Amino acid sequence: MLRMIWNPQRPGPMPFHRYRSHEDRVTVLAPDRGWPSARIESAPLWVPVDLRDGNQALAEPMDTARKHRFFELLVSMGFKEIEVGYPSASRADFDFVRHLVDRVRANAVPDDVTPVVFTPARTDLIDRTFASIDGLPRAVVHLYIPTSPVWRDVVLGRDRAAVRATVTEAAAHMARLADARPDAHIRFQFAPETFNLTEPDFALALCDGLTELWDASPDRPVTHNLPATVEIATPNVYADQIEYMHRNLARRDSVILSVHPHNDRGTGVACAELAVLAGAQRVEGCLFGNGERTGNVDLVTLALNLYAQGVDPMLDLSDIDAVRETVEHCNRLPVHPRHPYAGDLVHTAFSGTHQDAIAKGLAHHAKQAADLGVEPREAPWSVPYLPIDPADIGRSYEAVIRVNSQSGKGGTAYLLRTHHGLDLPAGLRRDFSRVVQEATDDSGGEARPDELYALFRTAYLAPGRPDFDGAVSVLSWATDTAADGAHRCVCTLRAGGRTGDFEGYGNGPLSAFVDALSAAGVAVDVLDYSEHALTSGGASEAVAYARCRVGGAGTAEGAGGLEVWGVGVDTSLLAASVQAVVSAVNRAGATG
Ligand SMILES: CC(=O)SCCNC(=O)CCNC(=O)[C@H](O)C(C)(C)COP(=O)(O)OP(=O)(O)OC[C@H]1O[C@@H](n2cnc3c(N)ncnc32)[C@H](O)[C@@H]1OP(=O)(O)O
Ligand SMILES: CC(C)C(=O)C(=O)O
Ligand SMILES: [Mg+2]
Repeated sequence: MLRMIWNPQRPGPMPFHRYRSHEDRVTVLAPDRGWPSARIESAPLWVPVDLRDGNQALAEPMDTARKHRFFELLVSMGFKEIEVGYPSASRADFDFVRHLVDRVRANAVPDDVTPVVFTPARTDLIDRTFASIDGLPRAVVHLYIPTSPVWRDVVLGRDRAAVRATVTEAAAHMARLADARPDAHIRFQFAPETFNLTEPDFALALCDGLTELWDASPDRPVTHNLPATVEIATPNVYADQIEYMHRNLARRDSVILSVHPHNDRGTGVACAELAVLAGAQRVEGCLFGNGERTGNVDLVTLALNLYAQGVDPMLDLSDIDAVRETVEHCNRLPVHPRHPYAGDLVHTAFSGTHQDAIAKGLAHHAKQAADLGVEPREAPWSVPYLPIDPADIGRSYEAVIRVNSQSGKGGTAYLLRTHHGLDLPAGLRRDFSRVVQEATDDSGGEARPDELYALFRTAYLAPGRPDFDGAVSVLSWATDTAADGAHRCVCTLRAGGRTGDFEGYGNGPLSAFVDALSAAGVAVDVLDYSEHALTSGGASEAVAYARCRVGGAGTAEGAGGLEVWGVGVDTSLLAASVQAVVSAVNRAGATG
């Protein structure tokens, strides 16, 4: 490790000496590892264990109604192997498996979906497990026993030979019970619980022993499920452990190598991904990462991580909020707002430069789609800060940008455009951004699109209205064209406390109005002007934006005035432009 001479940190007060590194706890055999240069090109078999491992982590386990709803969701998403319970643990779990048997008999479960049931290595509990699946035409029975030194010594009180004997006896019992049901297609699965803390030779010997005992074949493969029951090391260590098994398991073509990562170090997803690189073919986990302690690995994140790499996850996550709603209902646990892909806030940017990049990215995406002649939903995705298109998982763009005091002009302009059809010119974006900044600094909170529009209306639209109590009010006006093509404007104005009729001429109606203002003693120079139809709100309205120099206009240097933006909205474009100029005048507070 590099000596960090720049690091000013000092020894901390916590008793870290009580803990041991993983190197001191488990041997890892990894000569010539291949996983670092492997690629994931297809989805592994995903096996949700929400109804077993997820369920055993709930204060209130799911009842049959909740399990039923969860199971239906998993089937609809495309899962083909689903762990449905620990039938010997409780009546609720046993009853749900019986409920499932009835559903299968009623042809309400697709033929290609296989339930998995979980059992410890105890013959009485194995009997109960088999009783639960009586009548199922296909099932996987999943046997587990802890295998690592601490669990052997402290929990089971058995040495390696005794653990092996217990497993062998349990597995043989399972084989006998399965043989007694020739009509059912029953496969076997084995999990050396705490595999990641187990000596590699012992884990391998146990798995190979069961492959042999169950006489696994390519037609009837055995699943060896290698859990990181409690995470203890960086994900590369788990990858090494999995690759060792992948390379050394006997009858490899008759073994489905499965992994079951938990998330104690917060690296469950990384462990699963590296394990797949290392040879795992099957991944067990839970939706949104429910499960004991910090949870099982999150299958939704894993699947969408693949999706974001252009690999079909072979699951339907196109309505992620519906999936989340069901899972939250069944687990009675909320999904965090920052949860990858699915949280409420994960597609939202509050910060200015991110908003700017996203707004530009979305515009670029729309243009690219148009150039390619495809729907935006079909065009390649490369919008900054958004790893996937929120629309792909059923999200709208509504929440992509939200404004607070850390936002900038890009985000504000984006919201005014998408929600109110106002496409502000660049200079006005900067100008309005200052208004918004002041308001959000004062409130300390968020400004929603309607609140932004209210700020905009107060700042720019109201000062141009006839009823505005400002420096200038336009009581009436009309324009016409003279024979020589010049435009004339006749208006009644109240300016500087006096009301009078004024006339002005120009090469267009707006310049004629500006001339009439000048006749009333209000000096205005229109420096920038643009207009567009409003694309939302009043369908036939138009908006006019005017950057004006108010006061001091018309001097040789054009100096001395104030540069101010004004905006007008009206069904008549000319009326909108008149309002924009009056707005600028009133915002400047000038009367000559
Ligand atoms: C990592 C995992 O997720 S493993 C799954 C954990 N899930 C659960 O435990 C939920 C369901 N469990 C239960 O309902 C109960 O624990 C039961 C029904 C399985 C057993 O209940 P009990 O007989 O009351 O045993 P209890 O739970 O107190 O203790 C577990 C006993 O099983 C032993 N044991 C633990 N795991 C296994 C196993 N896989 N196979 C065989 N025995 C085991 C323990 O050593 C302990 O034995 P002891 O009583 O001789 O000390
Ligand atoms: C697969 C089983 C034994 C399990 O849930 C675990 O080890 O975490
Ligand atoms: Mg587990």
